[in-house]
Amino acid sequence: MTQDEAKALVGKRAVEFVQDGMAVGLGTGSTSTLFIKALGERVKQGLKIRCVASSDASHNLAASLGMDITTLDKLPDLDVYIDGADEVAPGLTLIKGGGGAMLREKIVASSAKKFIVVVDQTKVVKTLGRFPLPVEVIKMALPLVHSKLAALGLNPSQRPAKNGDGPYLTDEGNYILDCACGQIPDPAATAAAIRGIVGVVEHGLFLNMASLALIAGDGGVTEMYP
Ligand SMILES: O=C[C@H](O)[C@H](O)[C@H](O)COP(=O)(O)O
Repeated sequence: MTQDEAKALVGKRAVEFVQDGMAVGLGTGSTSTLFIKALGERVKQGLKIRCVASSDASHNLAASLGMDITTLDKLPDLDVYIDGADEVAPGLTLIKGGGGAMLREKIVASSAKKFIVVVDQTKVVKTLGRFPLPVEVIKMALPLVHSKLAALGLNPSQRPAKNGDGPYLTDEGNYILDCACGQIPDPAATAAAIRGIVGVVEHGLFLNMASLALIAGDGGVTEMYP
């Protein structure tokens, strides 16, 4: 099974966790896109749900599929949030933000009773840190936060725009520093250290948030719990 096939498989499986009448949080990224498309098919067949998305891209996709999509201020209590991840480690500790959406993702995930992670098996690791840890930063604080992250040994570098033209900007208009820090043996301590830097808006460590991960691979879809 290719990685794209695995993403499509797990996206379809996640739809089974959505029931009529639910308020659903839609994630961001390539796996979430496949989930949203599969969910859109169910909506066309009559599934009645209301949705909130964690990025402009996912919001626009859901709208284009004719889904009932609104904003978190209008629908603040969600039954479930379904989203991808860049890494999943034991305990369902996650790195997210490869697509730059971790701030809104963390807010939407925190608004849901249940957060289900959808990944292909290449995302599963024993220890977080193979994937660079994204940190979202207020523009004027970039040099300050860069030097503080470097002093912590986290090896930050500014994310460029996808088309290579200037810096990457999040949906909230902030910069991202990607930290190629290597293995993160104590994610809670790393999260606390990053949180302590003035000018940091959010980081991509998601700890004690997910309640289930659906993992697609050659054997089908397996479930992982914290
Ligand atoms: O900012 C983006 C998100 O955290 C994504 O959910 C994450 O990067 C995984 O994306 P993908 O499914 O494209 O690998």
